[in-house]
Amino acid sequence: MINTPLNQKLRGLYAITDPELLPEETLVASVEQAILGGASIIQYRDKHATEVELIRRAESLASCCKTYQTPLIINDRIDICKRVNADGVHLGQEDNAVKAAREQLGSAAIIGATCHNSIDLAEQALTEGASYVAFGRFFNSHSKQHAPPADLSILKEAELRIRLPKVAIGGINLDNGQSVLEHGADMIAVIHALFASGNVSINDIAKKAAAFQTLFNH
Ligand SMILES: Cc1ncc(COP(=O)(O)OP(=O)(O)O)c(N)n1
Ligand SMILES: Cc1ncsc1CCOP(=O)(O)O
Ligand SMILES: [Mg+2]
Repeated sequence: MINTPLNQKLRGLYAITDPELLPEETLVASVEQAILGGASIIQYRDKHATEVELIRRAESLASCCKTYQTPLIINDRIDICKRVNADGVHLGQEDNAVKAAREQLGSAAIIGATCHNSIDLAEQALTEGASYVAFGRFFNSHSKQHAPPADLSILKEAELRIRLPKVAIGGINLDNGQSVLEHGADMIAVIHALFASGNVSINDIAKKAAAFQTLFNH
């Protein structure tokens, strides 16, 4: 396993941002609430921003996350990770992406890899130097409706075969989160159920994050 000092943080609620739910005006304050509620790790994921917006938003998040000593992961972009001195990247299934990221970011970086429903992909990610493997989507997802589906049993199989922390993603909420943990997930990655606009006040994000984090105490 990659020996990063942040390894002990690779457990708990993994909060992922979404530009539609969190426009730039509310982005940092919302993420701060997620952290105050207990989120263990943050991912900046933004598929629509311009280059200038990406850098500005990632820089603001990096500063916030540094204040709370909470790791910040940048989705898809090794270059932005380096530029804002974030803690790592999350990468999809591009050829040798994890290997390239490890070479460029060094041994202390947190590098996550999407493995859908596949132990083979997880084994490959491990070989290439990933810090964690992500499986899903396990349930219907508002945020990525056509992500390939996965079965919760993959988490138990991964527990036996892959010596890396396991992230579960896709439609996870406060009702199904416990079952995901019972199947062996170390982290649950959430967008909609944490940041969607059922939040009457911004403090609601902290309350929801705390409720997710409580699932890990059982
Ligand atoms: C923690 C986590 N798991 C999975 C994903 C999905 O990554 P990817 O397959 O590259 O898809 P996009 O997020 O880029 O649409 C993730 N971002 N984070
Ligand atoms: C990025 C991603 N990859 C698989 S599902 C998903 C979206 C997760 O968001 P939500 O928690 O809203 O389902
Ligand atoms: Mg991606």
